[in-house]
Amino acid sequence: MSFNEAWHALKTEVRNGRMVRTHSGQVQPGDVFVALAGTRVSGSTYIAEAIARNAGYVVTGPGQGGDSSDGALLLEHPDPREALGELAAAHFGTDASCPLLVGVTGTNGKTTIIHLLEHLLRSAGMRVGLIGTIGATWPGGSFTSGMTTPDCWTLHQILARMRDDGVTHACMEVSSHALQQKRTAGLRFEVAALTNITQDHLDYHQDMESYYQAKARLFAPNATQPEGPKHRVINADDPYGQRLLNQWGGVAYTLHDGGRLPKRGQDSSAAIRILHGEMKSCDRSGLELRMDFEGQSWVLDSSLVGRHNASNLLAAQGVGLCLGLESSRMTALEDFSGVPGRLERVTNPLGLNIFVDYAHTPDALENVLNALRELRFERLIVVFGCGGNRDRAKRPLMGQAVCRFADIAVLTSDNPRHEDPETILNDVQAGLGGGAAVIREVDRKRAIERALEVMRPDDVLLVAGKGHEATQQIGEEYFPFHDPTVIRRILGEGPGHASGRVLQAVRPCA
Ligand SMILES: CC(=O)N[C@H]1[C@@H](OP(=O)(O)OP(=O)(O)OC[C@H]2O[C@@H](n3ccc(=O)[nH]c3=O)[C@H](O)[C@@H]2O)O[C@H](CO)[C@@H](O)[C@@H]1O[C@H](C)C(=O)N[C@@H](C)C(=O)N[C@H](CCC(=O)O)C(=O)O
Ligand SMILES: Nc1ncnc2c1ncn2[C@@H]1O[C@H](COP(=O)(O)OP(=O)(O)OP(=O)(O)O)[C@@H](O)[C@H]1O
Ligand SMILES: N[C@H](CCC[C@H](N)C(=O)O)C(=O)O
Ligand SMILES: [Mg+2]
Repeated sequence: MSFNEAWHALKTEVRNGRMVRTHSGQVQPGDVFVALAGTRVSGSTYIAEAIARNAGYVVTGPGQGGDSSDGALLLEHPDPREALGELAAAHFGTDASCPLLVGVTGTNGKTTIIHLLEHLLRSAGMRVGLIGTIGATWPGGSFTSGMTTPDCWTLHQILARMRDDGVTHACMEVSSHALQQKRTAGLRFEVAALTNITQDHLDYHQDMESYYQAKARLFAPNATQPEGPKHRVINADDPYGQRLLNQWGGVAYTLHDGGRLPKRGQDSSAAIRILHGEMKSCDRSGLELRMDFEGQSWVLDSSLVGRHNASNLLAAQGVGLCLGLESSRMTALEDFSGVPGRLERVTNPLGLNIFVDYAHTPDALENVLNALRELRFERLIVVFGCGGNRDRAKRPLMGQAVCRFADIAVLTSDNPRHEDPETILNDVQAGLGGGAAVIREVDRKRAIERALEVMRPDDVLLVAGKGHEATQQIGEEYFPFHDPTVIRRILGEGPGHASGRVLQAVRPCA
């Protein structure tokens, strides 16, 4: 039998219900084991174990099968990750029928944009599903994987459940890890969108160019979609976005004068269609945005604040336009009240100005701090830290961002994971310098208490980094920790607001 015949026969079996596993330990008799090259080990190391567990088939990369295929039919596929995508699509029928897919990638703003899209598309009568950092949800179901973009098999499984529940449009975050690992193999995107690319995840991607190349995969033709995504919506205010526009064209959204953008990409004949947004105003009640697109103009009043959210609103509208929405539909976004943990206001009986936000990159911190600065409170107090076992290089840059904009920086733990918390704080502190006073307190609850103790009525407090998260990971343990709940509890149970209390242990940056 030729490879093509064997592959076709295997796909038919998987379409008829045969199970596929990527972890040898989960293999049941008769299952297909797909051996993937990982970051720590190569799945091909476990072929013998899968066979010992009576796998029916093994799919691996070229030259990786060895002679260990006794009892199992071994197929050497040119790309096992693409193979997994094809098998998942066959098993769940997502190759034949799947909700229309919108994929959003970028360093910051993905979660915000898919929630904006859910609101916008639902108001236009579509049944919308979401897959992202806060989980997968759709009318009739939900799924928690703990990942922003679940693994390939799970992704197809979720989309099949959405389809069976009548979902017409699925909006998903596509992380750079997912693109590098081809978790979206076997899926076809109606729209691909880019928010921005700034420093994060260099522990995994090594450098910014590799990080960009991973994100760029969402916009390029691939084995499943040789023509590439049908529409591309790209932030033209981002230098990496401009590279993508030059290559592929698409809807270029911008908060600057769109007139400077070319009408066609330099490297291709693809047209660039400009969606221009102008921030008319932004204050504590929200922002006013005026849009221009191909001769039409419209205005939006949103309760969101900050230039970054103006950009997110533009991205969502760009996707909406690609999906055929009239510009008159966009005012539906005026009712959108925000995403949990993204500049979420923590209401409290004392009337203090407190926000929780998910900023965990230098650029996100700059954007959110700038947004709060523009709201003209008296002093800006920031509680923040950095996650452990993630990009170390971003830590001093996050310290720098906070020192540039904040009056008081309360440096604390985020999710230390398996690192020594004090070492992480040292890495961040190396970047602190400039105007802000610094409090260092490794215990996050205690750090929030310290911030509340020094806060005065006209100040604003930002608790950054964990947003919607409900736990704090220290070592192997996950402790319940939800910033808004912790803040409310402190204000409800503790000494509460110590207005005007003298700053203790606060020292200026060196
Ligand atoms: C760095 C990374 O993304 N790792 C993901 C990857 O694991 P890996 O490459 O390390 O796998 P590995 O341990 O080397 O194993 C390779 C292969 O051998 C198999 N194996 C392994 C051991 C064994 O006994 N038998 C066996 O068959 C494994 O099942 C695997 O298929 O594939 C695993 C299975 O899908 C994921 O669970 C895992 O995510 C880890 C847990 C993770 O923390 N990922 C984070 C960084 C992540 O992906 N985050 C992004 C969001 C980032 C953002 O904010 O933008 C996300 O999309 O969630
Ligand atoms: N367009 C944007 N540009 C820069 N920063 C942004 C933007 N939108 C949101 N942010 C900041 O980034 C934080 C995370 O936002 P959001 O959760 O929407 O991003 P994300 O891309 O989904 O992040 P993650 O990679 O963790 O899933 C926000 O809390 C805010 O501080
Ligand atoms: N999706 C992000 C989440 C970071 C959240 C932050 N609280 C941290 O733990 O670093 C990541 O995997 O980098
Ligand atoms: Mg997200």
